[in-house]
Amino acid sequence: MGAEITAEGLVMTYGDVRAVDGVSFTVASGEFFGLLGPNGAGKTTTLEMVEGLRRPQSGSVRIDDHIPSKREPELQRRMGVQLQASSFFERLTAREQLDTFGALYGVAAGRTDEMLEQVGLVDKADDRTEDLSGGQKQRLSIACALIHDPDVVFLDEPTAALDPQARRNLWDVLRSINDSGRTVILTTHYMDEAEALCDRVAIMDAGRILELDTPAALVRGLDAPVRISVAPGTLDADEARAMAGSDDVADEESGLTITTRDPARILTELAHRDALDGLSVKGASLEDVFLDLTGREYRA
Ligand SMILES: Nc1ncnc2c1ncn2[C@@H]1O[C@H](COP(=O)(O)OP(=O)(O)OP(=O)(O)O)[C@@H](O)[C@H]1O
Repeated sequence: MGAEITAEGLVMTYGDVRAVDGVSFTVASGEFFGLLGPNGAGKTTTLEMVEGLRRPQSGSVRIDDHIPSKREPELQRRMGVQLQASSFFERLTAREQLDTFGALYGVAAGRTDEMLEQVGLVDKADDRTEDLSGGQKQRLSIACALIHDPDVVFLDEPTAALDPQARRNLWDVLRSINDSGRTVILTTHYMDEAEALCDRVAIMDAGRILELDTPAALVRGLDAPVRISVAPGTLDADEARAMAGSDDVADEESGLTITTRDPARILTELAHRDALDGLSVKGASLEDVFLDLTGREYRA
């Protein structure tokens, strides 16, 4: 299971637009790897070059010892590519779609039931694809990508256009793909999704990788302050300002928020004063990392 991926110096230009401008990364076997960035960052174009759907204008890709753009059957069988919902066969039920994809790969018929189970579509097996909700269609497209039990799976914005609840529900399915040791590459413009799912994340903007690391290391590298909030009336604002380690205090209707680079000290002080009511602690997120790297707010 799994496959190792190396992308080196990938470039793709459309007219004057350098959609991908020298992108390099490696993905270890069994890793869940994310390409994260706003619209137009170059994620899809990068993914298509890695999948072998586009030949890089310069640079190279290897999946284990294969060059994906050569489309060797041996490698194709080991790759699962999530189709956009519009690429289903027309007028087939969910079960028939999976049977059809399964037949193309010569997999055993029982595999369809396994896949319906894995993506939570058993109840919808006999519904026509057109009648499925957006989230159900995404689940089906993921099941189709997994039908032949590939070693490496490519997911291009699998939760785009879903409401927040449906998105989170799909995360469990996405995690389960990686559980068995498959390599997964996902593109997303959702920061929280990359943070929740990926072992490592490449933050892309304007065709380049700005930073690449584990979500935790990216956030830690910021040395960003922590915001500690307590319920209204728990603590006097001047008292909070006087605390050693408090950089800033915001006194709002919803309570006091203390900004600090020394959270342990502030929390100890709060505990001494018996002022832990309604406590919440908020650290930096990948959104702060993007802001730090580009100087602009993240807008997907
Ligand atoms: N076939 C094409 N012809 C011309 N320009 C293209 C083509 N495909 C992509 N582009 C341009 O290349 C840039 C990168 O596009 P790409 O789709 O790779 O970005 P992305 O990060 O995947 O964005 P999104 O999240 O919107 O899909 C964009 O400026 C886009 O307009």
